[in-house]
Amino acid sequence: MNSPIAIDRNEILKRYKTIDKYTHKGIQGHALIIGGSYGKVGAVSLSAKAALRTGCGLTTVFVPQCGYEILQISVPEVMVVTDDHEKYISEIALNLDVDAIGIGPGMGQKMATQKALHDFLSNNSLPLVIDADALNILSHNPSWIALLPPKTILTPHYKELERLIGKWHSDEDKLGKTIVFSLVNQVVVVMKGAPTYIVDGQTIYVNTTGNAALATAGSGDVLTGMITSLLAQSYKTIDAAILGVYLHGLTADIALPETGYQSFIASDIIANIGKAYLSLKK
Ligand SMILES: NC(=O)C1=CN([C@@H]2O[C@H](COP(=O)(O)OP(=O)(O)OC[C@H]3O[C@@H](n4cnc5c(N)ncnc54)[C@H](OP(=O)(O)O)[C@@H]3O)[C@@H](O)[C@H]2O)[C@@H](O)CC1
Ligand SMILES: Nc1ncnc2c1ncn2[C@@H]1O[C@H](COP(=O)(O)OP(=O)(O)O)[C@@H](O)[C@H]1O
Ligand SMILES: [Mg+2]
Repeated sequence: MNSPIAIDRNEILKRYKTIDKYTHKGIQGHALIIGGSYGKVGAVSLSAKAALRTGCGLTTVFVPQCGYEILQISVPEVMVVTDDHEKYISEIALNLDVDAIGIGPGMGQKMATQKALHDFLSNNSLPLVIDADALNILSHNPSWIALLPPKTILTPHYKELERLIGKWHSDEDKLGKTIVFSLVNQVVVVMKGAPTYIVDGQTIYVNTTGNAALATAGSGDVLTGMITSLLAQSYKTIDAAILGVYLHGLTADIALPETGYQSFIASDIIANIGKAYLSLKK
């Protein structure tokens, strides 16, 4: 097993792209976030706000009808498309020109939602980030993993990872099983935790930013929006995963002196993305 490559400032500066003076929102990329269900629309709101703050030009969300007003009011910059169903996603029908899609936050695992995910994956070839309930649905239906486009990014926390790859008996075993999973399925796995590892086949990266303030509801939903935004901005898959994870952690390092560990919430990640980007220029 290769030893992990540290994701530090040097690795980031090799990958980070500055913004062209003459760019416009059409060039900056269009991210789509699919998710939400009754009581968990906030996950999509966080993801979508994070996508915008990470720099894509346009963001659309696809949510059940109960998410319509919530999203229009909580994130007016976002465009909203709704499912036919009131409380959960039942059919992902969209005709949109987007550059990358993040799917899963707050989505739930109703049978109709599972079928909707299957049909969506059967027809999709755009770059994808799979998180939360979309991961759990894949764990229930492992044959559907073959429907993912090569280089799809999966962002499981350890419980979600265990559902995907089964139990491990040591940290080395966990990494070994994840490498095999990444190779067999041609996917990039962001193993969220403290620290977060990114597994791209035999190549393993370990993040150097972040702290325990991130142990708060919605911080993974924010990460999904950030990585989807970077993919929409035409970052290569592995660069989007690396830069997203690094910036996400950096927000917590920047905010910590003001918030302390306890009062930091997922919205503070979003509020500090700007400072995280600016710190790359110093
Ligand atoms: N505002 C909203 O709308 C929000 C909506 N959300 C949405 O809710 C849905 C369910 O997502 P979820 O992750 O809470 O549930 P689930 O996968 O069962 O994991 C729970 C169990 O897994 C473990 N565990 C968790 N994290 C771990 C870690 N880092 N490292 C290790 N273990 C970890 C832990 O298990 P334990 O350690 O207690 O055995 C815990 O009990 C999903 O759609 C999500 O997007 C949330 O994002 C919150 C904000
Ligand atoms: N103690 C910690 N140190 C560093 N990062 C952490 C810690 N706890 C959680 N995180 C990060 O916070 C995020 C949590 O994601 P997740 O569990 O999916 O949250 P949610 O589903 O509530 O949005 C991951 O990026 C994880 O790496
Ligand atoms: Mg999560």
